[in-house]
Amino acid sequence: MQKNIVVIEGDGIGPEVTRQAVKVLNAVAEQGGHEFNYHYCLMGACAIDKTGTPLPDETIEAALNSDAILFGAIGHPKYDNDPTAKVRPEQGLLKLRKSLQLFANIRPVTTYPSLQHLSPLKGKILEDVNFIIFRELTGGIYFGKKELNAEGTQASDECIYSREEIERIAHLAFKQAQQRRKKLTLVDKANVLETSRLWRKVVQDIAKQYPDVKVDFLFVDNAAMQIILNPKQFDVILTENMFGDIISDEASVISGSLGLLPSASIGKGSALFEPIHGSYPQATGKDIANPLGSILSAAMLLDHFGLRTEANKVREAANWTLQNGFVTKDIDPINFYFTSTIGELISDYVSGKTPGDIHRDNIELRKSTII
Ligand SMILES: NC(=O)C1=CN([C@@H]2O[C@H](COP(=O)(O)OP(=O)(O)OC[C@H]3O[C@@H](n4cnc5c(N)ncnc54)[C@H](O)[C@@H]3O)[C@@H](O)[C@H]2O)C=CC1
Ligand SMILES: CC(C)CC(=O)C(=O)O
Ligand SMILES: [Mg+2]
Repeated sequence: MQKNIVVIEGDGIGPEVTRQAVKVLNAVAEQGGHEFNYHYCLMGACAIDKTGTPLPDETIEAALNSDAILFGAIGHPKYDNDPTAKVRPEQGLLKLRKSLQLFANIRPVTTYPSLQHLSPLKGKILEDVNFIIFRELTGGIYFGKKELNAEGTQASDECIYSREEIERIAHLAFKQAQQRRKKLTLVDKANVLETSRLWRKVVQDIAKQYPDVKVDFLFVDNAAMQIILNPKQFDVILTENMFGDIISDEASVISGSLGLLPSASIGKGSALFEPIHGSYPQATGKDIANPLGSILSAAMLLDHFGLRTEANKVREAANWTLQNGFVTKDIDPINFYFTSTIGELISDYVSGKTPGDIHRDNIELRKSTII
């Protein structure tokens, strides 16, 4: 198989985690005789520095013509700490999502037996958690009209949703639920927001076409608690853009780290794959960020290419590192391994080097206890 992949490393830890995902994709390609061609493009603060814009036209063009996009993260403190900045890295990401019509962001959440000690409830009830968040990605408050009055004393962000925007992601979520445990939970704030009441109405209408799927409705404030307290109740969560953004970061806590969660953004054209975390500026260049969110996003990219066995091999390798204590600093702040070491271990595993072939002594040399 020959595929053209646009790689957008972005800012902060984006480059270092994305490089691990590319290592793993290279191992998959080598094993299977595939040819993955990478085209590196700019977006975010690094793009502003080099071109004056967070999303150069060349990046949009390359992304539109690619088979898939692998993305790291964008964002830099110099913009986060300047609320008056007119040009911002995040504008690039939002524009890319809109340009590619990536209306559905799919964020699977799982727990790992070896990381139970990190879970907030530290108990049996967090075993076997496995749900998927379908977050609407190109509408809602992030894309509404933004205004600041002349005096700088009043601001507004408009939140708009159309029936069509809700329907297209709802159908995807219902279809996914049919292939899983047949339960869909709409997370909204329909007791207060008109947009949420439209979401409820549309989902109730669409539910008639999926009679085998049980539908639940949950207010987002309650959902935020339930995700921690009783996450096993969820199968597919469907929600709007901002609520999905927030509850998915929250859900990462029950997995063990924000660095673990991958995502796929799909729509009408090329699909994009990215970890759910941001550019984690404090860790930039230290080789300590968890690359699993990025590597597992690459696994979702392989699924998208129809390479399901290979994708599962990558997931098996990621599980193997966690089970054997090959973890980054977010998981074990004392005995941890570097980002690049985890990437090597996983690509070695995918290349057919069984755990027995990997000499722990060599790995120990690359371990750090001093950062
Ligand atoms: N998709 C994207 O590109 C996103 C970009 N951002 C941007 O990222 C910048 C930083 O935002 P924050 O709110 O600090 O969010 P963040 O996701 O970058 O980091 C929040 C915290 O999560 C942990 N974390 C995140 N990724 C990790 C990883 N791979 N390994 C280990 N720990 C990890 C760290 O404790 C970190 O302090 C901002 O400029 C923000 O706008 C934020 C979210 C998503
Ligand atoms: C620019 C933000 C909306 C990025 C983010 O937090 C996300 O997509 O999860
Ligand atoms: Mg987010």
